[in-house]
Amino acid sequence: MSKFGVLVMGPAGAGKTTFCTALIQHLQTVRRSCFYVNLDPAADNFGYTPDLDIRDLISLEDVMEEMSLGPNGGLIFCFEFLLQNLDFLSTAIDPLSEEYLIIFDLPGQIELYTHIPLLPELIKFLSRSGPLNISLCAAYLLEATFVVDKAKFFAGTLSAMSAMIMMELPHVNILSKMDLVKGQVNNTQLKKFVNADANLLDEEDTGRNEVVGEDVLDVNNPNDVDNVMSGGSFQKLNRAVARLIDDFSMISFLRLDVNDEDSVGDILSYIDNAIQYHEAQEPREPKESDVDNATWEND
Ligand SMILES: Nc1nc2c(ncn2[C@@H]2O[C@H](COP(=O)(O)OP(=O)(O)OP(=O)(O)O)[C@@H](O)[C@H]2O)c(=O)[nH]1
Repeated sequence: MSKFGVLVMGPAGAGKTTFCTALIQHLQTVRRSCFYVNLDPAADNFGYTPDLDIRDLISLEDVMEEMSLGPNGGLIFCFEFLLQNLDFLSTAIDPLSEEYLIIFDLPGQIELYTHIPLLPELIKFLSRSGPLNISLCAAYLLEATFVVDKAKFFAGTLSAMSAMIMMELPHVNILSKMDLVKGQVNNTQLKKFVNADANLLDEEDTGRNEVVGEDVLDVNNPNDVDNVMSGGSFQKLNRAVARLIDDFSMISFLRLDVNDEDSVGDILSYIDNAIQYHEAQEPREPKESDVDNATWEND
């Protein structure tokens, strides 16, 4: 029997915990069971008390004090400790039935998603190929205010892509805090961001992101590299990055407004699809009245 879960991830302050709260609220409204796991050893503000909390295993504050580590080193130590004590997770998660959606609220340190192999190791343990056999997807949040600055947006998109490659999980990318850009960006403009259109960088509305011509950065051409390094042609670098995103054609974003129940419901249906939640639920036993009606209709 498989279990179902979503890893909520993204940069610091992207709105992960707020999204978890909205998701739990929505699941309660539609009468679905969920199990909320906090994996951020530094977190202290929750809309719902976590059912399982890494801080009951290890706290970042204690680690920083006892090991004389900074917040990032401390976080890595906490994750290494979790990986040495995985029964902390399995004891709580093993008994859950397949009706539950297990929500993992992750820390915001971007290094965890981009180049430290700790999360992939945790995923191996949690996922279908591991002992906990959870059908998992990642929900990667990026703040919608990034769309106001294209360079920031593409940098964020690259971090989402890097996480996708590193995690090797079905991914649902989400533009969070949509309420903050309402009125600033119109729907047509927004659509280009939602599908991460590389041509955005062709639009000459800011000096910073301006792209001239069809030149493509050739990293094997010393003149091109010199040009970029000397600051003469950031345009070429921008375009190379944008093309890379386009070539993968796997980044698109869903829009999240936590105050709008439909928006949260839409995102839940994408998550359900990614983890194939509904396919695994027991078909409802037909009631006697259903059978009676069917016979009557056939007559
Ligand atoms: N306006 C607005 N603010 C939001 C929204 N979501 C989160 N915030 C605010 O953004 C800040 C960070 O939100 P969190 O949910 O704590 O973000 P997080 O990604 O869990 O943060 P870390 O765990 O510290 O990385 C808080 O002040 C929230 O109130 C949103 O949809 N709209």
